[in-house]
Amino acid sequence: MRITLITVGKIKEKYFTDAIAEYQKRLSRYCKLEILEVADEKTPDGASAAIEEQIKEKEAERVRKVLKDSAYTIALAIDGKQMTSENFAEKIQGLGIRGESHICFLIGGSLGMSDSLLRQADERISFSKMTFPHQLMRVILLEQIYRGFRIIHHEPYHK
Ligand SMILES: C[S@@+](CC[C@H](N)C(=O)[O-])C[C@H]1O[C@@H](n2cnc3c(N)ncnc32)[C@H](O)[C@@H]1O
Repeated sequence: MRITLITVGKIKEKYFTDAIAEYQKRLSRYCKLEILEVADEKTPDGASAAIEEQIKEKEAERVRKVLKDSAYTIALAIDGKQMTSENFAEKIQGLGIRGESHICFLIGGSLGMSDSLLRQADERISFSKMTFPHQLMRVILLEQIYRGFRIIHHEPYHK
């Protein structure tokens, strides 16, 4: 299974970089993981909703440039579908069984993702109704993918 994360914006804090490196190492047993970062746009102070939409669309274009058509695309969105970790593991396993060998997760930047990119994704999943910063979201997603593979392989992992 190949898993790609496409994320808008860089990781700035070392404690996030360390956590990401740890999950990349742990996941190397289970999948071929790649993380592609695209640049975010600076949002001017007091930007209107229309300007913010333009910024999100610009960032979406950068995501599309690296997004492979053949990948099954899952956008992370607050208003997406919520699920348990067991459901998430079943989703990853189910996609593999039906021949989707490449799953691509999208994480938006500080303004979120453009509507057009959200519509383009095969599905949207939510990790709660709360808003997480994109850097932390990357760590949470990697932890849940790792947890998912532990569940799929019936391996113990702290509850
Ligand atoms: C700072 S958030 C963007 C907040 C923006 N106001 C919005 O509504 O999307 C950055 C990115 O993190 C991801 N994200 C943050 N919280 C999330 C959650 N609870 N569930 C799923 N994804 C989330 C989304 O991909 C989002 O585009």
